[in-house]
Amino acid sequence: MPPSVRLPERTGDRPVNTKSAAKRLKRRRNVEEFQLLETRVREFDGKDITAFSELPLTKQTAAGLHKAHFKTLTDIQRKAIPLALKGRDVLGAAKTGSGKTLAFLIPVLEILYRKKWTAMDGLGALVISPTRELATQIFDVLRKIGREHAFSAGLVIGGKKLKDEQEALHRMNIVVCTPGRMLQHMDQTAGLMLDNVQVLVLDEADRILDMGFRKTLDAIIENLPKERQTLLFSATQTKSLSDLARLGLKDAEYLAVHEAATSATPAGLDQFYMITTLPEKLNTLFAFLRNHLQSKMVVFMSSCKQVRFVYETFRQLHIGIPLLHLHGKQKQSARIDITAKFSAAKQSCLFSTDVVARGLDFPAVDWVIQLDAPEDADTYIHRVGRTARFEKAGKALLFLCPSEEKFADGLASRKVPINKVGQKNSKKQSIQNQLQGLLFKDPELKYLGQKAFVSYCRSISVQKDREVFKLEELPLDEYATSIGLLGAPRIKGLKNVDAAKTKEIKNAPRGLKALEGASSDEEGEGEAGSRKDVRTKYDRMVERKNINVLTAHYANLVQDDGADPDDEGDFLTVKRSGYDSDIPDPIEMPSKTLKVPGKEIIIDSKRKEKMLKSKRELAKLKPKGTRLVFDDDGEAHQIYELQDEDKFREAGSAETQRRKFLDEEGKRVKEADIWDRQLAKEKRKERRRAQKLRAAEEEAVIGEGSDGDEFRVELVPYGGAEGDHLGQDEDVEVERQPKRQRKWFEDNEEEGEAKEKAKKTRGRVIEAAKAPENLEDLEMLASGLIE
Ligand SMILES: Nc1ncnc2c1ncn2[C@@H]1O[C@H](COP(=O)(O)OP(=O)(O)OP(=O)(O)O)[C@@H](O)[C@H]1O
Repeated sequence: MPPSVRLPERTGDRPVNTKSAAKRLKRRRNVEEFQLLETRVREFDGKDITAFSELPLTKQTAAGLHKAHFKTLTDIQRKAIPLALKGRDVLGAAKTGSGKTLAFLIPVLEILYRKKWTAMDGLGALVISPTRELATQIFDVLRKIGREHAFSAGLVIGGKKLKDEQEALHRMNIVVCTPGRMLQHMDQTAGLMLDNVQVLVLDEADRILDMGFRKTLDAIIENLPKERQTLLFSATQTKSLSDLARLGLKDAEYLAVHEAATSATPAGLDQFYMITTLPEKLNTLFAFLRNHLQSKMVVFMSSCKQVRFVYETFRQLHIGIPLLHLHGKQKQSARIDITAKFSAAKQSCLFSTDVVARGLDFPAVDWVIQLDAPEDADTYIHRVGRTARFEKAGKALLFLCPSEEKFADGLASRKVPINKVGQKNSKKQSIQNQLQGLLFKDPELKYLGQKAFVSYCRSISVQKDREVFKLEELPLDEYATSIGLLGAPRIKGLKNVDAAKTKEIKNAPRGLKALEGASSDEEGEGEAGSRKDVRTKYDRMVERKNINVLTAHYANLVQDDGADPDDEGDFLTVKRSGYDSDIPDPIEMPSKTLKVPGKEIIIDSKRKEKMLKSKRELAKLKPKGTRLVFDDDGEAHQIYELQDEDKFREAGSAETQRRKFLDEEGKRVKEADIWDRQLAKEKRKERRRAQKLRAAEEEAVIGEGSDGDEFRVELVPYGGAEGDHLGQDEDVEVERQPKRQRKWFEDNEEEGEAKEKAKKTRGRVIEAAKAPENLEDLEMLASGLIE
């Protein structure tokens, strides 16, 4: 008799035990790791360290830094990171290009990790940057050093559909954003919770705290929890107590690592200024570019219009160096594209507004040229900081009009070492005739020139420093001639220019700007409101866009009064003036009229005539019916009816009634808002509770088998302009394609064997799993029968 062998009752027992034991061990190790990290941070004195490896960091951050080739700490990193790791609020000030980004990103990752942040805890860190480009750059650095972590992170900067961002926002642990877009989400994204934010970072803090972003930032801060850590960084740090109080900073550590340095700018930076009359500026710039064809440079100007004008004209003058231009009015995809192109270029010239003045880390920029003087020394320091970054060398040249020379004195008092230089006579050349030729040939360009002229004058008139910027001392007629115009466009509305208000409007979220524009029109404020409404024959004539090329341009001049929707304000406008007499008057076309009930339509083009032959088009022109509402007595009323005058007067003055109405509506909206937020909060909390419960249940099912990785989620890469750059949580189920129903003639793998048997027996009876539905099915049935 063979020896009996006793088999285990449950064959799967052994592997399950081993697995759960391994998981238990891993979990225990994780707990120990956390405790060890906490102890290391607590005991760390931060003295005399030089390498990242000496910091008490998680192995994930250490690995991320290693892979990104960051080994040695910079001064600001050495001072700020240890303090931030210990939970202190930090105000970090260090020169441009000295590595401030890592000084706040490393603590962000570490703080959340040590707090065992999970996907279910929601938004844990908010990093605010003043521009989209800078936010994108910060996000890229975060991706690099955070690649071993598993937080979900996202970029919230606008330029793509709000809805896409809204969906992803709920899953993000770290958000890098611009203030305007964040505020928009706070208003429009239901259930967005900021009450759990642990760390708030303001990069370029002084800029975000200044007048331009004041209201937006205050609104964001109002929604953040009081108990949080705040990190502020800038090359020109604010020390204003009121600013710090606004942020609720308590006992913050002020770190100014280069305060004792002899210069406020990087050591490798050579700085020069040149006195150039306003009409000579473009000539000098042109000559400079011609002499530096092998360089990479950024040229700063004070407005989008100037950037566009100089770019468009210089492009046609074929300088011999690739030209690029960047300003805030471009589409987001174009901005990303240009930033990437300039970063990759070896030789290139980027014309730009201050949108790239702060924080941007373009590699190997040789020159920073400031064609228009910056508003103050701080902006100067940030602009020149685009070169000579991280211990590299660079040069900067500032153009000053004779009346602006005092600006250089101001720089000296801010510890900016700058030397005066002149232009060699042999290098001088004039491009005035070429510009005139270009503008003569191209009315669009001429129009752009006029707008650029106006924007420049406006930018000077809104400067705070009246000692330096004096519009009245500038030779505006000569300047206009020098840029190719036949005379200076007449400008009106220079009085009552409020620089702070302009800045505020300029930085307001786009949606808000549109609203403000609309309201000022409605209320008839400013020049736009007082424009005459009576349309003359000539007005109608120039509105006809298809007469000739010039008409659109001509219409722009008259209709817009220079108030381009892109303009930040409408207090300076181009008016038609005598110098425009070179524009030929549009020729009037013989026109017919068509009468439809209640209207007379002028048919002034063939297109219109053809169009009006269509019944559908005609129907559109006919008056629509009036909508009425009926009261309880069955009386018909217009939707909006004027109140009886006596009753209206009884209720008080128009202004009092307006205020009362606004107050009441304001209250109602606020109440509704609070209620909405509360509801959304409740829902979100409920969802989180349910998620946590589910997670706990799952854990219970696998017993001790948790692998200790419960706070791992994905750090999501940024996919570029249109790509989905926002968080995609691993927990979110991928929508699966519904399984296609098997056709009656298709083999089922499981049934394969049975089928094989049936084939063998071939009883000549074919059973259809399902009746044939279409021709294809019938054909297959037929071919099966033939077989
Ligand atoms: N520890 C480091 N080791 C090597 N390179 C570093 C280190 N820290 C930062 N850098 C590099 O230095 C450059 C400048 O860093 P960063 O953009 O953070 O400067 P910044 O101080 O924020 O400048 P800005 O004031 O203009 O915003 C970047 O290219 C960055 O990769």
